[in-house]
Amino acid sequence: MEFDTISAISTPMGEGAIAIVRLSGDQAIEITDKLFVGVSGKKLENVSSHTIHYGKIIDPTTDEVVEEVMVSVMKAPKTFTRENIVEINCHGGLVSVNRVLQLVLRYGARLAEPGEFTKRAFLNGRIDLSQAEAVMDLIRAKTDRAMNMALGQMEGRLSKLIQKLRQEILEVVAHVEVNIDYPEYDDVEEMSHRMLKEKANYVRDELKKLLQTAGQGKILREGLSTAIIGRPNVGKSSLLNSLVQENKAIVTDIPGTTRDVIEEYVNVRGVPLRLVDTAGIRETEDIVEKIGVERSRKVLKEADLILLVLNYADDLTKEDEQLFEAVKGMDVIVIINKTDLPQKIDMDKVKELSNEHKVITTSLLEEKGVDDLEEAISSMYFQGSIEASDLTYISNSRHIALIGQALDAIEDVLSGIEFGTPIDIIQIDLTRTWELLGEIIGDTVQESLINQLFSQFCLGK
Ligand SMILES: Nc1nc2c(c(=O)[nH]1)N(C=O)[C@@H](CNc1ccc(C(=O)N[C@@H](CCC(=O)O)C(=O)O)cc1)CN2
Ligand SMILES: Nc1nc2c(ncn2[C@@H]2O[C@H](COP(=O)(O)OP(=O)(O)OP(=O)(O)O)[C@@H](O)[C@H]2O)c(=O)[nH]1
Ligand SMILES: [Mg+2]
Repeated sequence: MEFDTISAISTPMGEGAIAIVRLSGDQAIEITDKLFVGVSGKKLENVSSHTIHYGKIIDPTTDEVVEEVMVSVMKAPKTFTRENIVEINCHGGLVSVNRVLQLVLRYGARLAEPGEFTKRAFLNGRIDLSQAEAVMDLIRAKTDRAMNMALGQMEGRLSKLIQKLRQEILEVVAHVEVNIDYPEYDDVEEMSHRMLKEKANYVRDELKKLLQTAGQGKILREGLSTAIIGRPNVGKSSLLNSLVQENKAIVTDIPGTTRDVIEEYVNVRGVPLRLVDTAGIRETEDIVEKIGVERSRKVLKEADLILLVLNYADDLTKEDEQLFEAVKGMDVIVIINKTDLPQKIDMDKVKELSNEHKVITTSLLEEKGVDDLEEAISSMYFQGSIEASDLTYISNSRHIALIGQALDAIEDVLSGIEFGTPIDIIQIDLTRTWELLGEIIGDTVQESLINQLFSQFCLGK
């Protein structure tokens, strides 16, 4: 495909010692040659691909030296975008990089949109849509596990599986076509029915396996929304601080210290938690605290995991029991804190209220029990490691939704076979399965969706 030449700053704005202006497109080398004077005197047009060159960027209208640079030249088609790519490595700092970018734009390049380099890699067929999405996940990954999952997807693990399933479906579709066109051959019909059932079962099982990884995959990609709740003064903010290993939340002995919701990302043994410390939940007349308590209730409703904190040195109260009631049916870990103080809490009663929930005792003051809590969290969501697993993971909501729909469609195929539905009707569901899977890798996908997906990228990627 032919596109215009795009350019953008591909490094963080105003940070770092080196900053890169990247160009991609037919004219990338020509444009740079108008501005770059290398020490060797060679035009970039004549250098070998994948080489780097030292020299100066000079403004042709004033002959003024704009920057001292290193320029990498990568010639199509073996490049990130499959187009000519030039990367001008400038000194860091906003002004210098921007001057180089402005020159490049003035001499024929167009400012790239967010994600447009990666979009070109997709449009030029170097990667498919799910691989492009993985590039974005890689940038955003907050843990090693999430990173490994994105790398696997970027290398095309998911793509290959999807392609294989689509190929299987296509073969059956071909057989069914023959069957529709030549209904008089009984043996063809018999074979296509048997094959149809076999292949549809296989596709269904593979899709089910994929969906089973979605829970973990989504947590790795987006983080597990975790709410710390409990009565005032039980040690919720202390718990957040000890998991984050920093004093992020204010801790005092005054009940009602936390008034607002505090959010922090932590990596607990490879599980990314979006940890939310809330205002202690109690009936209160204080206006500010009241708003905080309302927000706590809302956070509670939206959480994936609840850490319910109780006070070891205090009797269970009606409020504690109400909290147990409020989190019924959710993923909950009960934490009994302040075990360094004399016991007042009724453990039997706690066990009864907790029933299926895990109960852990801590003394955050003495830094005891946090390991047990971390262990409980990681074993609750992960058995084994992603690195060691031969499963292909899905994590992206778009993929999860499409695989769910494809699974429904293939189930329709199977029940069609069961009920003796005419084969040309079954064919429709079969084709639908094929199309839905195609959307994952971007084979059968609308342009508006592609634009929307790539616009979520950062500039210069
Ligand atoms: N300076 C710089 N660093 C970077 C990137 C970049 O674009 N520039 N990348 C950007 O994200 C990542 C590297 N990703 C890349 C992926 C493919 C190709 C590439 O040229 N692929 C060719 C094969 C090249 C060869 O055989 O030498 C191809 O697939 O045809 C380059 C970079 C990370 N680091
Ligand atoms: N003895 C003892 N004190 C603790 C322990 N954990 C926390 N505390 C103390 O309990 C008090 C309240 O702790 P916070 O973490 O602020 O409690 P909170 O649940 O966030 O309280 P609110 O924000 O008011 O709802 C502080 O003085 C802490 O130092 C513990 O394990 N043992
Ligand atoms: Mg607090």
